Amino acid sequence: MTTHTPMMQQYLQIKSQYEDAFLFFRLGDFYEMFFTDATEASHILEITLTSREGGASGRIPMCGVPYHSAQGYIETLVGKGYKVAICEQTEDPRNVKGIVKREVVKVITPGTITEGKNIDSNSNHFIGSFDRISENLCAFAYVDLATGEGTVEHIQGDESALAAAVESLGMKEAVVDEQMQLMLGDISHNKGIVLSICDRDLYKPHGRELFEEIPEMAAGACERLVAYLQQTQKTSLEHLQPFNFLAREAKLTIDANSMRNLELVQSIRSGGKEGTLFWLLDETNTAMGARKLKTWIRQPLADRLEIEHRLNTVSELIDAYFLRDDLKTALREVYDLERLAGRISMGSASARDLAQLRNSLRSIPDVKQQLAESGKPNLVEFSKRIDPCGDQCAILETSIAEAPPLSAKEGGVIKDGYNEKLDTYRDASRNGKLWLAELEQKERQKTGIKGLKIGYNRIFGYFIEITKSNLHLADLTRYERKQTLANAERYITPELKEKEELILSAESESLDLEYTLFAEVREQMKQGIEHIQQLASMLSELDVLLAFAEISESQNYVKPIFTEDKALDIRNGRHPVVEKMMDHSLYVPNSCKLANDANMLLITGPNMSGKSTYMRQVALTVIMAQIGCYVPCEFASLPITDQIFTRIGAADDLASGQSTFMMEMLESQQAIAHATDRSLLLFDEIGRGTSTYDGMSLAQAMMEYIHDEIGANTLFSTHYHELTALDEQLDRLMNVHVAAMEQEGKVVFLHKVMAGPADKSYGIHVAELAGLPSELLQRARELLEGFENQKTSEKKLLPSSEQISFFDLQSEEPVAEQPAEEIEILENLKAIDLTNTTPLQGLQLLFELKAKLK
Ligand SMILES: Nc1ncnc2c1ncn2[C@@H]1O[C@H](COP(=O)(O)OP(=O)(O)OP(=O)(O)O)[C@@H](O)[C@H]1O
Repeated sequence: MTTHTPMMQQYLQIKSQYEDAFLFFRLGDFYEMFFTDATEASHILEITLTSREGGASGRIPMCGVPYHSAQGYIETLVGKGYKVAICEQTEDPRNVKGIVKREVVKVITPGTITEGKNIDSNSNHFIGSFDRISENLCAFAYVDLATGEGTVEHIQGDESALAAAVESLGMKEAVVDEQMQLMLGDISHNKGIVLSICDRDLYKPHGRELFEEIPEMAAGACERLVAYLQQTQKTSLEHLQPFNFLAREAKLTIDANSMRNLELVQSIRSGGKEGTLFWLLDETNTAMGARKLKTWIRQPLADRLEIEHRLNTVSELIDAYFLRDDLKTALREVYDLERLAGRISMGSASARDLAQLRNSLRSIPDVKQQLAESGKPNLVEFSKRIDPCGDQCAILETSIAEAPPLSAKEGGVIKDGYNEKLDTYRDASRNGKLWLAELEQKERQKTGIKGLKIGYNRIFGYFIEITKSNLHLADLTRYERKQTLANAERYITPELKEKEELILSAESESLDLEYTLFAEVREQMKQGIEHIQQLASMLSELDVLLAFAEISESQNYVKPIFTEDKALDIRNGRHPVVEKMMDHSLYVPNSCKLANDANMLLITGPNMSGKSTYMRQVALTVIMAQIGCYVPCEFASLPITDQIFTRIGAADDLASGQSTFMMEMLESQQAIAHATDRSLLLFDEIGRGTSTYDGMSLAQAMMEYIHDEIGANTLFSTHYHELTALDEQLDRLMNVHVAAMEQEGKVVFLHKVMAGPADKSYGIHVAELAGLPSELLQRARELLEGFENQKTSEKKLLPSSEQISFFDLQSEEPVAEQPAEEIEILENLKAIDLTNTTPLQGLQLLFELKAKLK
């Protein structure tokens, strides 16, 4: 058996508890890694791999990073989906004989990293966890460790529903049990989501009540998640806020696919923000506001009173132009209080953070007062709910310097007059420095050397420096030589030595005391963290409402009203994002009217005419209204929608064939399984991913099902012209089309939605617009003609009784009679007596029959 050196034994013992992480093992000024950690990390981080004597086992692979620049390396590893366990020396090596004690103080994981190059503070970074409740039901909890916000909801469905939930929040890590890890293994692999295992029983009761507001069934996921955070962070998590239970009934539910299809927060093409609803509405002034806006977009309200309350507040803000301007200016002075509360709680807030907290708090009384004096009922009420955290602000005002340095250990953090003892030390040090300046003056006079100076360095302390050319002027017997430089000598005197001790000890005492005082102030802030978080929540809400007012006014949006039934009436509506991205005046507004007895639209029209844009604009209008924003149209009367489901093919997924069709069917399944008559369904070209007949049949069957069984408000677009006849069969279905015109053989898109079905397909014209070669287009026209003829004859041949029903609807034309020559040939064949026919006669007959056919 090999024996390792004692230090390697310590390393191996610690490493055995953190098998799934790179162990950064502190050795002096470095974090070292050993064995496979070292070989892998040297590769990933592109750092040199060396080795170290490890005892009987020989040389051990090793690599390391300086502790002061470790952050960048940690971010790289974590950004690539790894975990890093930070193992520090927990004793001062100077006081220890033998091996110094070491402990892992924190594990940084993809879901718990809160700072650094991969973190955009305008977005939440959630870590999630699952707990199975029953076969098809899971509790899903998620927390943003930086801000402490926690949410839990129930998710119904198989692993793909869970994966979609994780993906829609852009999560990098989810905490599960072993069984779920197996179940979600593939998905996590494909989507780059790290699955970490943690047992919910490891949860240790937390200082703050976290689970009061949530149903018992949901607690498992929360406990598992908090347990994991406790295990990895190993620090106070005072800033974790009580979990908020997301009850389906209280919100407009938009499933993950629809969120993606509608490009609410992420663009399908670029994956970025531009071109999304979030991008359009993000006129916020703070990062907290931007995050809240995203949350609101993900979870629009479904309670009419709540929605109207928000809308009324927006109206009040629209009417108060000057107030709005002042509030925006004030908010721009407010630092990210939520993330700051997180840093205070986890003990990583710097002196500068506390100064920024104070500066932020300074502007709150003014905000509160302005709202109170606005004379607008909702704003006045809002003002009453703002607690400006005056106590915290007062403490910070007296304690923290106006512009402290980043590191609290450098001094200059605490204000004069805050602590008597600190003032005494500071006086001693300041007086000492005055004394030094006087000494310098005196020595210059005595020696007549103008260039004589008193300097300081860390090794030799204070000294008197005289250049070599001036040495002959000084009485060197008074000095003791300390250091020789190329062109100068440095000396000390007993008097200087004595003062140096006084000054340095006062300085070091003062630095120590300052740090203690700073830590005390930080602790005091921690005690009041809930108040800071509440204030942050109020300010971010105000920020979003201001953004709504701003955008509603500048883009000419209108305040929607709501109906109790399903009727929807949007007059001259616009797609707000498409409109913003193009010249406003070119956008063609379109109305949409659904009534209780006419709430399904079948939209036809050429490619590129604007069918998808029209469908999306209706959904976006509904969403905007339910988050409390004005809407892009001239008038809107809307139902309160409970869920939105979409099946909208993205340009990129058309190419991927079969799996795309499966995706299409899965999305349709989601809609059909969960939609109610208060939902909004958008089905764009269902069935496009499979053969024509398959596709058409499915499309029709779905429309019938939605019509008969669900009753949801539905917009359905199709290329299958045959489906337009369905309005005769389905009472609540209406045909509309997006108009286009042919002008000099070219298609002109009017983008105007009109009653009735479209009458022509313009696909080839669109291809022409795209610049395809003219021979190719000519060939396509010929083929189209051929197919159209073929389609007519196929129709004639299919027996109407057995046909899929859209042919029933189309089959008014009589089935054609058999041609006369065929009948004659058949008669001739019947008449032949084969037993009395020679082979030559037979051949002759065949020739004759064939000739008749021609
Ligand atoms: N109302 C409108 N006013 C002005 N331009 C519009 C309007 N609607 C759509 N467009 C423009 O037409 C383009 C095509 O629209 P859209 O993608 O909605 O067409 P489509 O009919 O769904 O096409 P396809 O059938 O090929 O999917 C849009 O990118 C937009 O630039």
